[in-house]
Amino acid sequence: MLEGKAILAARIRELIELTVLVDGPESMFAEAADRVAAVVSILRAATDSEPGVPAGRGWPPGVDDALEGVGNPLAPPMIIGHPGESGADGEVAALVTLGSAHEGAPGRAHGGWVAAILDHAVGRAAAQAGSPGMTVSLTVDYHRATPYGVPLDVRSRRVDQAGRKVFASAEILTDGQVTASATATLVTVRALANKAGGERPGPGSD
Ligand SMILES: CCCCCCCC/C=C\CCCCCCCC(=O)SCCNC(=O)CCNC(=O)[C@H](O)C(C)(C)COP(=O)(O)OP(=O)(O)OC[C@H]1O[C@@H](n2cnc3c(N)ncnc32)[C@H](O)[C@@H]1OP(=O)(O)O
Repeated sequence: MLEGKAILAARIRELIELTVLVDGPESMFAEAADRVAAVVSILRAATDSEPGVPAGRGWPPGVDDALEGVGNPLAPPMIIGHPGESGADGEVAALVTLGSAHEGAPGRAHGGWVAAILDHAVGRAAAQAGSPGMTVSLTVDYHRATPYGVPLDVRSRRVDQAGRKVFASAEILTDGQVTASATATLVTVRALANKAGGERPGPGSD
C-alpha cells in the first residue's frame, strides 16, 4: 500500500520535472494531458476526500507530509536520518535533492524552498529534543547559491529552551559549504510532546 503510493508519487515527481523541462507540439501536450486526466479519474474514484479541503492528516509527519512524505509528490522528499548519523550528537541530519521545478533564480533553488527545508529541519530538531512545536519565527540567511539536482545535506539542532519557546538552528550544505542557514523560535505544543519526542515516523504512521 505504502510502496504503491510512494512509486506513484515518484512517477508524478518525474511528470512535474518533465512538464517544466519539455517543449513540443500542441498535439503532444494534448495527448499527455488526456492521459493524465485518465489517471486523475482513477484516483478520484478511489477517494471521498474533496481536493483542497484540509484533511488534517495528523502527527508525526508521515507518507503524505509536505516535505518528507514519500507518498506526497510535492515533497522533494526530504530523507530524515537518524540523530548523530552524520552530525554531532543531538543533531538531526537529512538529505534532500531538489529539481528544475524548484528553480528560483536561473540555475539555483528557489529561496522559498530553501526556507521550507530549513523550517522543517528546525521542526524536526525541536521534536527530536522532545519539544515538538510550531515555528513562530524563522530567520534565513542565504550565503551562496543552493543548487538543485544534487543531494543537499541538512543539519539542525535545538540550541536552547525557555519555557514553551525552543530556539533552534539549521543549515543546508553542499560540498561541505553552507549555502543557507536559519535560526528559529518554535513554541511547543504540549498535546503533541508525548506523541512526537525523539521518534521518527514509521512506515505508514501518518
Ligand atoms: C503542528 C504542530 C507541529 C508539531 C510537530 C510534531 C511532530 C514533530 C515531527 C516533526 C516536525 C517536522 C516539522 C513540522 C513543521 C510543520 C509545522 C509548521 O509548518 S510551523 C510554520 C508555521 N507556523 C505557524 O503556523 C504558527 C502560527 N502561530 C501560532 O499558531 C501561535 O503563535 C502558536 C499557537 C504557535 C502560539 O500561540 P500561543 O497563544 O499558544 O502562545 P503565545 O503566548 O502567543 O507565545 C508563546 C511564546 O512565544 C513567543 N512568541 C510568539 N511569537 C513569536 C515570534 N514571532 N517571535 C518570537 N517569539 C514569539 C511569545 O512572546 C511567548 O513568549 P513568552 O512565553 O511570553 O516568553
